[in-house]
Amino acid sequence: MTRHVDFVSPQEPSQEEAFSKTSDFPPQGVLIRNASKIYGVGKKRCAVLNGIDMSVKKGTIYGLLGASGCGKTTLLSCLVGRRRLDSGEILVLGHEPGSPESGIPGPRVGYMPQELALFGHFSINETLHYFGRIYNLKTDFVTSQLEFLSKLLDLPPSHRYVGTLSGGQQRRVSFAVALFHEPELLILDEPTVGVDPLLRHSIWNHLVRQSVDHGRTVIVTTHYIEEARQANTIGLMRSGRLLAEDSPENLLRDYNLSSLEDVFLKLCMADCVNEDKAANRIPAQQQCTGGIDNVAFHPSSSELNISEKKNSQQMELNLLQRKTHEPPLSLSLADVSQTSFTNFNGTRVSKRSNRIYSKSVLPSANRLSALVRKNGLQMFRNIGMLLFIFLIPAIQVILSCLSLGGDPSFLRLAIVNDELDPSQDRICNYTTTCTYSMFSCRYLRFIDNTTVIQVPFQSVLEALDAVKRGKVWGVVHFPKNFTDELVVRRADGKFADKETILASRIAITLDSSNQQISLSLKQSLIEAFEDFSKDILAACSYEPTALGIPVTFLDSIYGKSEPSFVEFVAPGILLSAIYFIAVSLTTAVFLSERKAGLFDRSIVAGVQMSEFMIAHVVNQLVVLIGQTVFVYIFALLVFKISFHGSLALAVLITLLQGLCGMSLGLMIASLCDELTSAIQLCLGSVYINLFASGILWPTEGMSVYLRYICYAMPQTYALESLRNIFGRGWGIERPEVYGGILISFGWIFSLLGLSLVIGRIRKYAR
Ligand SMILES: Nc1ncnc2c1ncn2[C@@H]1O[C@H](COP(=O)(O)OP(=O)(O)OP(=O)(O)O)[C@@H](O)[C@H]1O
Repeated sequence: MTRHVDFVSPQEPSQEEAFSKTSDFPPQGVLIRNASKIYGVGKKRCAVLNGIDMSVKKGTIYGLLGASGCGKTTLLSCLVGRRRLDSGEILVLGHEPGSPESGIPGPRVGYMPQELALFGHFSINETLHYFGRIYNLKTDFVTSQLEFLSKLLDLPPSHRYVGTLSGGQQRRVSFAVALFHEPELLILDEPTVGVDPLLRHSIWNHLVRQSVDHGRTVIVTTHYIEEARQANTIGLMRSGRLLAEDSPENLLRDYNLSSLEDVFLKLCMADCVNEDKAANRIPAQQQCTGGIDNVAFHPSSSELNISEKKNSQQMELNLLQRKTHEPPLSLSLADVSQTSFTNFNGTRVSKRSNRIYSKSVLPSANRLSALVRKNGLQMFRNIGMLLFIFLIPAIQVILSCLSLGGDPSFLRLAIVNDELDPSQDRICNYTTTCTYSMFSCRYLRFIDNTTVIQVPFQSVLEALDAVKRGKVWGVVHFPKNFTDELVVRRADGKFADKETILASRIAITLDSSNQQISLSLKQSLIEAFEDFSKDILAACSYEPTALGIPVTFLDSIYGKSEPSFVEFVAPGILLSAIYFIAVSLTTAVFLSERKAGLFDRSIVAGVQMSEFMIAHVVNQLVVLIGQTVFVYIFALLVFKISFHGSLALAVLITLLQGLCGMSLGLMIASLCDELTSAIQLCLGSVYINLFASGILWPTEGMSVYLRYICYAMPQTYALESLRNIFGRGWGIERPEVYGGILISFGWIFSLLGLSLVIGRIRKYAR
């Protein structure tokens, strides 16, 4: 069945067109010369590839065999342009991977990574259509390929979600993703793991057909050594080196053995001996490849028995014969691409390629739409989660409006009133007329009984003890002749003596361990005395305010005459809630996709980092708009937070801060490899922001030095702008408002730029 790749858009070069650009070159698949790769820095540096030479002819299958940890995956990731060699050269389909002419990453290559690298929330159908859009393939073509591969690979029904499939089924879907766009080069990292022998057989048959009938080049790693007999060439790898590279038949003949496993074992044993000898001469370079270096594969030279020695002699003879009669399997790099590597000339020149290719800067519409649809699908698939994400900032605003700024109530206060007569059962009587008696009881009547619960005590000592035991918040004590002494004090005016002053005072002792409670009690007790004074003065026909302090607060220019804390804190909570959700959501999405290998797979398929970012911004904007709508509905309509300015301006600042949080999330995701370190960075940034941006307390109340840090935070100016819009109704013409908008833009572009730079540096440092 001949299948043709069908492309949709005339703007993008078709696969055939793209491929035809390389038709001037001689047929070649992959060429690697003297490839070396080192992981880690300083003392942790270890070599994973040690001067590998490898040749893969176009239209052939190359089986890369080697024990776990010998560097196969590292080599493949260099081939697809996801990692960079430290020295040496690679040509894939005639070009360096990553170069604009190579088409790699892109549709020329089908890559099946070792990890699953599929979206668990996607059905098989959606998965293939996602990659189909990235490759700009027609829907019909993707559908027909899906039908064909479903039969070939015995895939479950295409509506099944990938996350619900068995491990083997998931591997087969992953294999289908690598195959379905019929790429020129297939790079498959252990495609047959977890697949039953029958299916393994049909997979290999398919690979053979792909190479023979369609001239496709296949590089496949496998742990099942014997299945690699169907490959045209086998590369046996150990400790970052290629021990042998030949056709399976030649290997079996040259080593005079009946199975490839035996050949591999033999080569490893010989290599161990050579290594031991070499180690005695030169100190070995630190090696991070593991694999066959275990005891089972590490024989002493005595274990190489006589028959093996005979075999070795025979093997050397065979090799010698072949070398003299057969043409060399490998092409030299000069043969392959003289335009690309004129400096090579067939000699073993090892140099690190420092070229960083600039790809097309313009994002592609089909890839962007694929990414936006993918993000949307992920978002809407889990409606519960979507609602939670939309509502979580609103929930934070609701909780803060309900929990912050309220006056403390029902505070127990001990009342010790020595004015009461024990012979009359200490009954607190008072009059409302102009009578100077029992002022203590008359005063107590004015204490707000929502704030204070009065608890009578017989003695000061008992009451103080209750304070110490935490039973009451304080003690209010009236001396024995409180009313008389107060009358004398008022009459004496400035001539009142100290004893009179002491005997006429209401002595209050508070538990001031809680600032807000003791402030409320003080305010309540002072207000009660003002009301009590006015009451007596009015009863005696005097001007009620005559005895008040001569300080009067007139109407406020902005805000209420009695501002509440929640009005101050609401804009900050609103901004920070949206900002923090954007930080954590972005970090989580990007890191989890990267950890699952989805990111790499999409990049190898041709998606650019900037396209990931743009698509995420689009989806994040949808989320932000939803969150902002809910947040403002609750803040303004339900909790009636005072708002005097332009709603459009406030919404703009809120959205910008959401994008700012998203940009920080991107930066954290590009900095961290592990979710735990990303979470720590997110939380750290959340707390620093919360305390140093003036969200919870005015910046004017901070220490002078902290203020410098405060104004270097991404939220501080935006928050000032929002407060000015909320409380003062200022508009865009004021620098205090537009300053916050401009600074938010500055932060967004700086953080996005930094993320791109960090991502690029880390990619090339990998
Ligand atoms: N990013 C990294 N940093 C440091 N060491 C790494 C990194 N990636 C891989 N390694 C190490 O490099 C060595 C080769 O790893 P690689 O994944 O290439 O092996 P492999 O042959 O593909 O193994 P397997 O068959 O088990 O997949 C291993 O020892 C591994 O621990």
